[in-house]
Amino acid sequence: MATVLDPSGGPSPAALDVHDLVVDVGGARLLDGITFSVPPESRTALVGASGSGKSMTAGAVVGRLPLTATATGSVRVAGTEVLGVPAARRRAAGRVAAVAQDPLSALNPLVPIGTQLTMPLRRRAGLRGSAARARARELLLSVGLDDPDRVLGSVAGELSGGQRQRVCTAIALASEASLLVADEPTTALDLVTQAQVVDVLRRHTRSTALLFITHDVAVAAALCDRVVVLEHGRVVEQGPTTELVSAPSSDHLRELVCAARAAA
Ligand SMILES: Nc1ncnc2c1ncn2[C@@H]1O[C@H](COP(=O)(O)OP(=O)(O)OP(=O)(O)O)[C@@H](O)[C@H]1O
Repeated sequence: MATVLDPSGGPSPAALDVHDLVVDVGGARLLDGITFSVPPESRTALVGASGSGKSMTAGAVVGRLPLTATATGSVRVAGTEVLGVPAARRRAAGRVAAVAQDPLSALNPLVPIGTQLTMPLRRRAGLRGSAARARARELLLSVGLDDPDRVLGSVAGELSGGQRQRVCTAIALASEASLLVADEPTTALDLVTQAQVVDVLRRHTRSTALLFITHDVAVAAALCDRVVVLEHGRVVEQGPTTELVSAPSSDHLRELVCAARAAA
C-alpha cells in the first residue's frame, strides 16, 4: 500500500492504532494486550468467535466501554489518544463514526430520520436549513435510498431493517470522522440487502478508514485489505487478507475459511 503523506510531508499516522489494550470488567480480563492498527485509507476486518472480544474492542475505539470497565494501553485515532474518553467528550480529531449491529436501537424511535441525520451535518459541517436538507437527501441517495424525502419524514419504525441500516450508515458518514467502525452491520439482513450494505461501505470508505467486525470471512475478504483474528480477548493472527485467507494459522480463521468455501 502507498504511504500516505500528511500536509507537512511526513507519513500520516495510522487511522487507528491500538497498542497493548487490556480491559477488565468485574475482575475478569476481557481483552488481554490487543495490538493492531488500521493504516490510513484502508479497511480492516476484525473476526473471532462469539465472545472473543470484538465488540469490547470496538467499544474501546468508539468510546463506549461499560461503566464498570478499567482499561490500560493505548487507542490512538489519527494520532490522538482516546482511550477512556467517552464518545460524547471527544474532540474532532479523535472522533469515530459507528454503525451498530442493531439499527433499531441506534435510532431514536420518536424523532424523524431527517432530524437525526441533519444533527451531525449541523454540528460537524455547520450546515443548516435547506443546505443541511440537501446534503441529507444526497447522503440518503448515496446509500441507495432512492426515496429520500419519504425517509427524511419517517421514524425508524416505519422503515425496513435494511433501510434502517442504510440510514445509520448515512448518519455515520455525515459525521465526517476519519474512521468508521461497523460492528456486524449486516448480520440481521437478508443476503441481497447484506450485499447492498457492503457495497455502500465499499464505496464510502477509503478516505474514511474502516474497522469492520464480522463473522463472515467471505464478506471480510471482499471488503477488507487486512484481517485481525481474536481468540479469548487476544490477537492470534493478523495480516493482509489474501495471505491469511489462503493460509490461516488460527483454528477459528481456518474454520471460517472452510465454512465460506463450503457455502461458495
Ligand atoms: N458489559 C459487560 N460486562 C461484563 N462482561 C461483558 C460485557 N460485555 C461483554 N462482556 C463479556 O466480554 C467478553 C467479550 O464480549 P464481546 O461482546 O466483545 O464479544 P464478541 O466477540 O463481540 O461476541 P459476539 O460475536 O457474540 O458479538 C464476553 O465474555 C462477554 O460475556
